[in-house]
Amino acid sequence: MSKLVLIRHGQSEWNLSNQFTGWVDVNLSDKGVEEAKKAGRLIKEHGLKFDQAYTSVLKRAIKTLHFALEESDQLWIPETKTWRLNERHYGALQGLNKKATAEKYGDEQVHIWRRSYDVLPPAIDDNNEYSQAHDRRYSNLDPNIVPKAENLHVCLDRVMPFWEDHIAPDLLAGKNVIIAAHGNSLRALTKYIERISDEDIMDVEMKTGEPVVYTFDDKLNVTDKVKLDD
Ligand SMILES: O=C(O)[C@@H](CO)OP(=O)(O)O
Repeated sequence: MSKLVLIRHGQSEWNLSNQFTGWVDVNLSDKGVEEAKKAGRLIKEHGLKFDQAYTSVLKRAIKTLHFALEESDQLWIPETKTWRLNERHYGALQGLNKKATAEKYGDEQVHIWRRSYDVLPPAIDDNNEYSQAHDRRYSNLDPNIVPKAENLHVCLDRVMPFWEDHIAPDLLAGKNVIIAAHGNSLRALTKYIERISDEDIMDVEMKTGEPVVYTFDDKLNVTDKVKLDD
């Protein structure tokens, strides 16, 4: 029996200012830092011990992981950062205010961009100030792989190779794993783990800083799911 803990990063500065974020590398807000530390205290209280940590290459998730591990005295465990756990790329919406975008394009269109499984947001131009086309951290990737916009389906398709190559083998080997990532990369993993339909995943939300604990049997079936809160 192995355990997998998913944590969405604590509140970010752009969660606070209500801006589409995606791959833009914004920091945690003060509240986000507190949420990450609280997640660590809950992990400690529940006696959860990890063998391996995974996170994205974005600082709001990396810092959340570190605060949570520090609070639970497990900062020493092996950790791997991967772009495959990044937030879903929000394309040309990155940097825009969500409320102002809804006023311009309508609530329904913005809801479709935010939560539909298959509709892509508009692609980002390489010259956009929030493009990652020239970001050094992605320079070792085939440029055709670096997205210019993603929906949840595309996001799930790029998360899955990492699940298959790293996370699932760890769990099958009996390791306990913690993943600190993002609202949509974690919704993608949740969809896979819980076999949620394309329609029903639209209503699944991840709270910032709330650890979700799965227990798996030796065939990788979920035998238990608990959300840690006070
Ligand atoms: O802006 C984003 O990248 C995400 C997560 O904060 O937003 P949404 O809630 O629309 O998925």
